Amino acid sequence: MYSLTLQPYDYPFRRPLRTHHGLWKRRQGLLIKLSDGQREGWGEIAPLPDFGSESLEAAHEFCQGFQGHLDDGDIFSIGDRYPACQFALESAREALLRYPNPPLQPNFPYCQLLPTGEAALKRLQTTPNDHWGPSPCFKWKIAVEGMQQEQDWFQQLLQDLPPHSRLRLDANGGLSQEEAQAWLGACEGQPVDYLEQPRPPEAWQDLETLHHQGVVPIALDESVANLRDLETWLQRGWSGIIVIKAAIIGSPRRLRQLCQQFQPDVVFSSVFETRIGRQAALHLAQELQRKPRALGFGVLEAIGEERQ
Ligand SMILES: O=C(O)CCC(=O)C1=CC=C[C@@H](O)[C@@H]1C(=O)O
Ligand SMILES: [Mg+2]
Repeated sequence: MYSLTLQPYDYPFRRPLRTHHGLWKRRQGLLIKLSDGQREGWGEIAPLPDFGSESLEAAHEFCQGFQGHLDDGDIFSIGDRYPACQFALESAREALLRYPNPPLQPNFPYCQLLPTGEAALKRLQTTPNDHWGPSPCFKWKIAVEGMQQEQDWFQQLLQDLPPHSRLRLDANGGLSQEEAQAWLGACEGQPVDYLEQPRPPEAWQDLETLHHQGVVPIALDESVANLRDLETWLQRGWSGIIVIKAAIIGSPRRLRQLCQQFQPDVVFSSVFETRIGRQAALHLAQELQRKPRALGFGVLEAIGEERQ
């Protein structure tokens, strides 16, 4: 039996995130602590309803239902309606079992999330190349401004990238099929690792068509933001990349089972959680991300140093 402590948080981003989903200014979440009297383990509930997770309010009410005490049976029977709670409580239990749980260093470098739009150009132009390390990876959001404008900025971005850089483009499902085809054309022969979620989840045949063109790999993100949808895509034989937002996908135990069964090409990605949630995600990335792709946790500029 564990005691359960809940600690809500709510803080503004140092740099609000503008994506096709809109403008995201604050991260609100819930830190949770399990204790068995000798050991303790922390976890984090960092919901992302835009990606289909439960709301923070629903998660908080669910956790209050335990009335401060729960056991392993409670943790492993949390329903799929609460994926962020499944992640947080299983992670806290694993952290308790690893007590004193020293900080884990990431096994791969971080991919740096650039500001959206033209601000990315200014960020690169005003930063010395060596600031980013020897072979940097950058992520840039698209499908926010008009496509022609973004493709003009894209051409300039390619010029401004430091040598040996790699780039990821993320449309958050905001492109038409024609626009996605045009973006593939613009990426051909360029140092682009993948085009992330060019079409919305319901346009799954378009996503398969785009990937099978073989111009640039397609990465699924919103399409696989819960374990049920992840399993559907894996059973379909998806050969592209899978972005894993560990903090909202659901039970780490079941995620491990799926990854061990299908061996997908995964890239772990942040949901702008705090250090506690990030540590739990990095433990899973160390176990399950086989390819040495940069980790999608280069969001610390946007979050702000005090939260790292
Ligand atoms: O994946 C990364 O490299 C950084 C995290 C990131 O891009 C995102 C985090 C949370 C919400 C999204 O707007 C966005 C994404 O779509 O991947
Ligand atoms: Mg994404």
